[in-house]
Amino acid sequence: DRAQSLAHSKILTRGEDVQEQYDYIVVGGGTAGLTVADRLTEKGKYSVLVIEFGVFQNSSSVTTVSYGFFGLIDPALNFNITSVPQTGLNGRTVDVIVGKMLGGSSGHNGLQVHRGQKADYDRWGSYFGRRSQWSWDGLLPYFKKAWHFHPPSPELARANNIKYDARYWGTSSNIHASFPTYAFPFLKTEIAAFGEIPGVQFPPDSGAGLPGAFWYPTSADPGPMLRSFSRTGHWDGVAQTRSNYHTVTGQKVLKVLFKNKRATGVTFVPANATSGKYARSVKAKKEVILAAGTIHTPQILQGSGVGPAKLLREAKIDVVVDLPGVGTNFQDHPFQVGALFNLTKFTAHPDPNDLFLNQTFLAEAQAEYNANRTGPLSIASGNAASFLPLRVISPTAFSQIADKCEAQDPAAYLPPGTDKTVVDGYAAQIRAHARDLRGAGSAVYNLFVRGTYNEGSAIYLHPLSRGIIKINSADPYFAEPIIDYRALSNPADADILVEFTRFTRRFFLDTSLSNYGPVELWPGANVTSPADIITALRSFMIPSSFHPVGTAPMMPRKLGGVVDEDLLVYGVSGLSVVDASIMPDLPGAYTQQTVYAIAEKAADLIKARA
Ligand SMILES: Cc1cc2nc3c(=O)[nH]c(=O)nc-3n(C[C@H](O)[C@H](O)[C@H](O)COP(=O)(O)OP(=O)(O)OC[C@H]3O[C@@H](n4cnc5c(N)ncnc54)[C@H](O)[C@@H]3O)c2cc1C
Repeated sequence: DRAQSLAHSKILTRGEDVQEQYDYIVVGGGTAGLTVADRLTEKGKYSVLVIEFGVFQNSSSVTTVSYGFFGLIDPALNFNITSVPQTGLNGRTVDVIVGKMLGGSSGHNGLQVHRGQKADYDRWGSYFGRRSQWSWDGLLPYFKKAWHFHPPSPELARANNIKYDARYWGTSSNIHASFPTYAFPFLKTEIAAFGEIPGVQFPPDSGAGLPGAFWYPTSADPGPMLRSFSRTGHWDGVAQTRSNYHTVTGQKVLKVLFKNKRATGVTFVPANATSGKYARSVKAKKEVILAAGTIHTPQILQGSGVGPAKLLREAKIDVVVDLPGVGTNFQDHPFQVGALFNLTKFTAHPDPNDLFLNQTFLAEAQAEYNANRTGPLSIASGNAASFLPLRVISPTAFSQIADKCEAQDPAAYLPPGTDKTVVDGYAAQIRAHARDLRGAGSAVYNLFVRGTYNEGSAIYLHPLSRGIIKINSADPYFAEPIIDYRALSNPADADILVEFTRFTRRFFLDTSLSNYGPVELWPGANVTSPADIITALRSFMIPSSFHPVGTAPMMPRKLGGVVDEDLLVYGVSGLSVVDASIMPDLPGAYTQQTVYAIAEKAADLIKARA
């Protein structure tokens, strides 16, 4: 197609075609990387090179909106990484899934578009003090800039009580947030059931920064009904027409080069290289911007001599700056927590399972989709969920749990020998989270519902356990980094997840959903004591919903931070990080919307200091 041939004509696939020098080098052409590169090149003033490990991909596993998850199962789009065995999960390992293509994880995520709560972004600023620009108010203009909002059709909104308020959104971005044209009938019943629980609110919009039960959009361009992601919104038709914008794909950055602690450029090799034999270097006049994502940004920093000195020495890497926080503070949203239910008296067909089980329904849906790009196949992985505070899911235990967190010795839950600055940062986070666990403005529990009879796998939005990512000291550049989620290493997580299970049971058994014959599939109605629930969790929970953050945290340096509020790496100059790794802690939402907003804000910060 046209987009593809245009793209192919302008892309550099050979390292030797790269110029000697650019104003900016963006490492990683993913969600954040392509957003920043677009903004830096749009006025024609600066030259930018994006270096991307993956290649241009436009297969149906990327573009398809229906079902939302084709990319997950396409090995061409994924790095092949497995975590270390998880002590807290009976030694199980976990697949670490992040996107590998021009567009990064935005090219194969589940297309759900949520914004975190005000409390999340204000918490980020609180680590720096009252006047930080990292706050809900400071980020709201960038959420608006990042997204082009298309409201649901009036019929869909009316039939399903979908609340939205376009004032929380913009319409100038080429990244689209839109609604499917169809909703399965049972969804309305499920969302209404949340309203039967005391304290559950229905905020005016999914972007209002408030917890509750609500509908939210999909990252799809509603015209052609195709995935809208950083490549389609910030690169297709943009990079091709700007002579100041170069992209090289299929190349892996090994390290940042420094002269007197100033970043001067990077070294890169073909993505399939197993040695530095064909390494090339390229210079950055103004800045090297790391946007390789939460898994690989810390690997590149450590491989460049920016990281914990002890680890670097083990790997025989010269220390440029001893920055203990690099690779620490690793977080993701655990899922398969709560409880799974089967509604044995469900009759509200059609439901999503009918797309697999009812050939007539599938054929009709397919015909409608082919003709108009509408109907059930315009639904991706979901558009309705609850995001609930601990005090709502556990009115009896939330306060005690918060007390227990406040009384913790955080050092006890980090690896032995963790640097004092990192421990102090963790302590600050635990205090901030304890405050939010008590409050009504921050969601910990997420249950996304699909309008069907097998539901209930909740997602935990603010885990307190912290993982770690380290270069493989035997092969720091060519082996994948060593990834440890350290799942359930902070016992408060298990306490909170016990409440998740109890609440999920109340949701199915004590609301009008009880009319549909709910039977618990997991962990099972007989599993009731906290100890038994935790045992079940260890065998079932997955510590990732593919939302890794935090490994180059924006925190004060004395709190284990890696970047400051301008996203500049401490202890060196000319080096910044712009991707999910800078989030000090997780938002109470999936992460893509926040990553785009961070990238939009970062572009302004970078231009301001140019
Ligand atoms: C399967 C899946 C489902 C998800 N579902 C949702 C969802 O429904 N809703 C939501 O909000 N969020 C979702 N997310 C999360 C969201 O997509 C990510 O948080 C976000 O895209 C991360 O953006 P990023 O810029 O930090 O990293 P990425 O977009 O991953 O970009 C990093 C880029 O750097 C490249 N790179 C890595 N190492 C190197 C190197 N050494 N040299 C050069 N390039 C390199 C990578 O190939 C990649 O393109 C999902 C993610 C995944 C993976």
